[in-house]
Amino acid sequence: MSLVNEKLALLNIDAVEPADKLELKAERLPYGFNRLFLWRLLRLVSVLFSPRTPGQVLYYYILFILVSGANEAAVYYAMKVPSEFYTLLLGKDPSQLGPVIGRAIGILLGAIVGKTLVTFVGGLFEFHLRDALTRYLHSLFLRRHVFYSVLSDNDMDNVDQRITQDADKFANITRLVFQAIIISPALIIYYIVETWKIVGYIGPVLSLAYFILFAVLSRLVMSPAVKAIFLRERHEGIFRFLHVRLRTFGESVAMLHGESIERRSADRALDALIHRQKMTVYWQIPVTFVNQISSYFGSIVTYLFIAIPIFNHRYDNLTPIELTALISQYSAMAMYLIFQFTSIVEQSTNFVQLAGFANRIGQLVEKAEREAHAHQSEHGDDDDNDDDNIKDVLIPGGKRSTEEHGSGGIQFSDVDVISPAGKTLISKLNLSVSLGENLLVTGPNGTGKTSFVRVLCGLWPAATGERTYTGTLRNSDVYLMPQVPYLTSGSLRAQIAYPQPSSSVDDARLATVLEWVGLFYLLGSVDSADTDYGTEWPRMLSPGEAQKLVFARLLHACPRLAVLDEATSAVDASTEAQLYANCRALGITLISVGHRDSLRSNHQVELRLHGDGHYTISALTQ
Ligand SMILES: Nc1ncnc2c1ncn2[C@@H]1O[C@H](COP(=O)(O)OP(=O)(O)OP(=O)(O)O)[C@@H](O)[C@H]1O
Repeated sequence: MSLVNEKLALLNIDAVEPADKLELKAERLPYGFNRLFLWRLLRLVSVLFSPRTPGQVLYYYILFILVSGANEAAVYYAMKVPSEFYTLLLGKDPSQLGPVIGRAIGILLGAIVGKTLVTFVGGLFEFHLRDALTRYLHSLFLRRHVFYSVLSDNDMDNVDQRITQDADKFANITRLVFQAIIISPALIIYYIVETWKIVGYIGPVLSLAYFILFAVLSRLVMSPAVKAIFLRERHEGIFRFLHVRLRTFGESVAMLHGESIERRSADRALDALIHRQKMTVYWQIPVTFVNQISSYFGSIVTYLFIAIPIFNHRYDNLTPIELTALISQYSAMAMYLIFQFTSIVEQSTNFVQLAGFANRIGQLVEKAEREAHAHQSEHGDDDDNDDDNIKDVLIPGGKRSTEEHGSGGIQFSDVDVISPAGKTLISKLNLSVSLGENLLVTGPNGTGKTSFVRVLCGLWPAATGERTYTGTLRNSDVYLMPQVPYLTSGSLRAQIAYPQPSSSVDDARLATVLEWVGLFYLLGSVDSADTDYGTEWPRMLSPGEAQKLVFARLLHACPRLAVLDEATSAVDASTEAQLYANCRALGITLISVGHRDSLRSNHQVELRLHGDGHYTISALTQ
């Protein structure tokens, strides 16, 4: 079972909760255009725009405002150019042609440069925003005690998509919104003052009321659209994963002739995605409708606003010519004011998208922070310093004598191992693993061997009881080798050095550990030990070779205690014997999970799991 689960976890496909149940849960999530969204947006903005955030988003934002302001001024003068030609032609004075053309060229060039700069600085702003946001998410997510818990959370779909695609779209839409309304607040204040001067408070107050009315209407119609976007992105992630899985398991699917059934499930996932996409299109209808009412009616309501004081005889003392001038002056100003307001309302389509992405990213941020706090309040900071821990594990070239095992080990006292689905796998486990004494964990499939390893290394909490390190052994002395060999992206040297940088393994060390596991020939098959093969490694090696390569990594790390979860299941018997002999020679104490009889001679104690919580512990005769 554990292999399946590892793979499911890898693919982010839930092993326990049925998909329909998850879908229902997602439907009920409160992800609309609401306080939660505003809170999440505010948090993201306060982190990203902080002057302490690397990437200096704030400075690019300020530059963006300045360039947009200058561009707005250039546009203002560019709009006046036609009227200058109009005056020139009416004046019939050819001597003015040259100066007018010269001025026009200067102004228009200014406007062109302004617009180009706005686009350029906007691009820089977007790029820095994405950079800062993604790094922030990396710093929250790729942490010990957070990473695995977040990935294992059933409510947290497609974490990878949130960090890659959603963060990118968030940055892009923020830029679009800013570009459209970045200096609107300043212009709004300016035109409020101007209209106030002409018709008193009534003009700006009514314009403001008009804006508020449409802002409220927009908010009402936006909420369902935000949720639709949230759900669409979720299905987008599921659909993409399905294709990633096909790529990963392409060979297995082809060998099993699974193309048609895969096509059916891919089509089903596409159906669900298209349905969600359709819903987002439908929900855009009221949003766009409200937008359009706001823009079209905006142009005529200005006349209605000025009608109020006129009909109330406030301007009865003005001559018709003065009144015409006042109406034309006011309507130009008021129209521009309403235009500024409506351009904010018009951004509602973008706001909808922004809210969808902010909710998805915010949910991830909250989950990661919750996990970090939960761990910290439970354990303090004791074993959190990852780098220190890793350094402790690595003793390159080290060979430990029996005395150097030191005293200590791992003690399980009344530990219950219970699966997330609530199944008791091991009940009241009392076991002491001492350094220098190898333990073999056996039992039929699904009885909880890998689950025992998870509790041992702290990925799962012990439901009851306590797992403690005794003597001089510490958490950082324990090295885990999972059932599925993890081949990192990069060079051959990077494979051995992982999770340390490649530079920590010199050529001699690399050759030695490869020799130990019988993979010396790999040095001849790669261009060089430092050639970056990206993520091609699983394709370049057979499963047995992959297991040997990660074993070489273990031998290089040379920990005091290693836990091997069926780590030699794909290698032949004589290689397995050689790998265990290497561990013995280096003084590495082993806890192995395995089914093969040949393993017994390498261990002194056996923990046998029988299922339903039962177990036996016995000494192994050599
Ligand atoms: N994430 C999980 N959520 C729910 N149940 C789980 C989870 N992981 C494991 N289980 C259940 O716990 C039980 C034990 O799984 P585990 O992987 O520990 O078995 P195992 O003994 O290692 O099996 P195998 O010999 O096949 O590797 C299985 O019934 C499995 O369904």
